[in-house]
Amino acid sequence: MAYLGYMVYVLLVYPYFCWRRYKKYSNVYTTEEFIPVLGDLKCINDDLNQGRVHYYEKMQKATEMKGKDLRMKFEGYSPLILIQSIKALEEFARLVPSKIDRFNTGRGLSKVLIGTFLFERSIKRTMMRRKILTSFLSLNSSSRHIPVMMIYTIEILKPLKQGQSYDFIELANILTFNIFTSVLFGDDMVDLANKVRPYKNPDGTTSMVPLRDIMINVFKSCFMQIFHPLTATLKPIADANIVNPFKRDNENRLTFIEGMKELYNNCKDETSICKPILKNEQITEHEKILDLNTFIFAGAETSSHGIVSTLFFLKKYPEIFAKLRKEIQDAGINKETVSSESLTREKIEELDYLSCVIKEGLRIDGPASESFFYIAKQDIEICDVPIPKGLPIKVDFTVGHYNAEYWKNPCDFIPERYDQDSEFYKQVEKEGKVGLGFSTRPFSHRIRACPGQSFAVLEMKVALIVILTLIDFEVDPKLLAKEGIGFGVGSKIIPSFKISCKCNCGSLVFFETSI
Ligand code: HEM
Repeated sequence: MAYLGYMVYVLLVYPYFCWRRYKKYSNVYTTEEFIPVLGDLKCINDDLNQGRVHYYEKMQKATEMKGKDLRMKFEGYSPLILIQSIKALEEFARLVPSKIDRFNTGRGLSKVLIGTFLFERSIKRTMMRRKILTSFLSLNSSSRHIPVMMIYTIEILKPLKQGQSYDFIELANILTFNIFTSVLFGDDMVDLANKVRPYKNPDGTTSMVPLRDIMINVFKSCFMQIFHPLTATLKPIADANIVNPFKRDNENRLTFIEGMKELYNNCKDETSICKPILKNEQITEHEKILDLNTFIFAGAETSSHGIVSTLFFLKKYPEIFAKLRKEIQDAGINKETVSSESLTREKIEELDYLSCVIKEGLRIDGPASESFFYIAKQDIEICDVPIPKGLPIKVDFTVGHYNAEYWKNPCDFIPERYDQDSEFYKQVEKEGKVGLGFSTRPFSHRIRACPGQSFAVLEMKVALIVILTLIDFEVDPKLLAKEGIGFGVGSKIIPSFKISCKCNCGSLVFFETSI
């Protein structure tokens, strides 16, 4: 009986009082009516059922959010505060990490990445673990990885057949996973990573799939656990992983960890990032392995979604596509350059319009729609709204990127908004909408912002250069015309791109590439 009372409190009473409490603040957005148990998942489900991306509701409501600094959001029955306005984000940034810090919910994704630094408070040890990994990534210097990025992009394009359609998210996932495997463990480990391993499906069957697919599926299914009824009602059973889907997800997670361990143990390449990390004595063996997993988890799928979104918007705006392709060609980049490993960092940096396109792609449909979880460590106030100790907080990226107060024509893909020589930029400058500082959010801000951003941007640039140089593709006109299309992480929309021309000249012959 007492347990039943507790459940009623957790599922209904507490969320209802949170909703009522925050509804009275004019600068906090809440749903008009209280939606029990499902909360904001209802909007997400409505969008998914209509073939739109799960964060479409936020894109649409961005204009309605004028004057709303915060949003009280319900992930199912769980209330949390979303940081929306620039003012709120400035105050949030000042409070991290002293009064607000990263938070381990113990649910969903934190179950995949148990023990990694990602969900840990920003204490000395966490920051040291983060620094060790990041410093090896930049010590080895991202530009050093350009040949690997080029070669694996060519590798995914090679088998494509003219006239056939492909799911580009799947291709981009193969691309980024192979790049990461190569950078972290060495090129000779890519085959081992692609070796098939047993994956337990929801229908009880077992499929043999590569490590990459196990990682992506584990990521998705653990994320979905947040919305499973047992997570709310019988958490100890969910936590113990003794019933499905928790049991199955945990078994698949362990298969993934085992697969990754095989890569660490077999890594021989002294120039890889894994080698110096494994030799480092400041962190434990266990921490090293978990943290390397974190990088592959956090970096591979995000970058692939970014590549696909940008390609989609380029197809939606043919004149921008043509302008970008011309910039690449005018810089002397052609099929010989991209296949002969002579694409240098300096050459890539010359491509100003490409930088603008990437920035705009990350604004209009960034891979991450919200930050990870943070928590109020004590009672605080943001924009004069009290937030009690223990209430989870996230930063919203989509609403910020579609806010018409910060961006001119936010629903349109306009790379010129970052090009200081363009007429559009001059116009937005006059209106104070140049998208600086906290209005640009794809990689988040402050000490827990994404440490892989320069790597990610470089990887996206190389992939786009190679793809635009070597192939032409078509996207279903209905998909291009439909509202609410996006490919951020978690999107269920399949980007089916049809190859209309290879090598951009009709030739089906690709160059020999060596790794
Ligand atoms: C376009 C691609 C990417 C996007 C949009 C992106 C975005 C983000 C965002 C929004 C966060 C969360 C920050 C927060 O919660 O405040 C994050 C964290 C993180 N990202 Fe990225 N990321 C990308 C690529 C990468 C890459 C390539 C790497 C690795 C090389 C990486 C490694 C990480 C790590 C390790 C964290 C956790 C940092 C921490 O907890 O201190 N990301 N990323």
